[in-house]
Amino acid sequence: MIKGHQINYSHKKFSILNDIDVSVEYGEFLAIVGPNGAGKSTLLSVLANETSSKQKQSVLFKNKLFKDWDLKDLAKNKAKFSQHNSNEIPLLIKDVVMMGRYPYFNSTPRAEDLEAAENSMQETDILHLRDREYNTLSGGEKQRVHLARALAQLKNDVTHKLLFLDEPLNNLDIKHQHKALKTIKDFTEKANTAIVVLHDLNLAAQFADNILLMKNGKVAAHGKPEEVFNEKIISEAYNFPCAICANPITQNPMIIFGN
Ligand SMILES: Nc1ncnc2c1ncn2[C@@H]1O[C@H](COP(=O)(O)OP(=O)(O)OP(=O)(O)O)[C@@H](O)[C@H]1O
Repeated sequence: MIKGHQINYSHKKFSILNDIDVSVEYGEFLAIVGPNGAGKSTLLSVLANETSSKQKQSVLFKNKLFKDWDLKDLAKNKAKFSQHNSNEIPLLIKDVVMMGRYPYFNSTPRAEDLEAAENSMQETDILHLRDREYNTLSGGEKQRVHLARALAQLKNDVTHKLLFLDEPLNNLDIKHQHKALKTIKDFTEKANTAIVVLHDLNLAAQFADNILLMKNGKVAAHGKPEEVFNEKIISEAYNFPCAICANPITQNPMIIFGN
């Protein structure tokens, strides 16, 4: 679905990403994890083709370079949820979510746009907030609005869609963290792909098919959760001690830090 070969990215003379190879398949949920400053958000932006034009990389999305895509068509195939969203948007929630449908209509939303926005608000549990002003929401509620906007953008008949999410769980309470990850998992189970930057390794182990662990702008490990989440790899990557056991309920790796 998406392939990047030997991705390098720098800011001025500071090298941020070094020789990264990534290949993500249809139906895959890939979690990108790693310590602060490892390059996770930068890699996501490079893969999503959202970096400065001078350093565009040869990333293939559905076997085609981004520059060869029609922009409207691309917007129906991939969406990105960013870590930094505006705190102040003078609009109602339903109008912010409707922004995700801009690639689909000219001046007035059609019935299917209203339905897509409504379904996304339902999935993110913000339907009851639809007529509130965005600026009055709490941090976690705002986060869910932007998640709904990204989900609304990809409600269409296209097969094999790609969703990028940069730390979508920030500010979310436990229930909404799980609900968001379940929604993303359901999305990938319909042959779509999600590439998600996560800090919570246990949630990554529970939901992701594969883990890409980054450190200092490089790939430190890549594989299934049970391959990447071992004590040596994780304690070295985070420079912090940890123990790993099997989650007694799911049997996924369970990482306990600080012992
Ligand atoms: N525009 C920029 N100018 C200078 N340095 C930058 C710029 N963008 C990113 N960096 C640096 O590149 C490194 C990687 O940043 P990035 O945001 O990709 O890390 P991250 O792994 O997502 O971190 P975090 O977990 O803290 O969000 C960091 O050291 C950051 O300071």
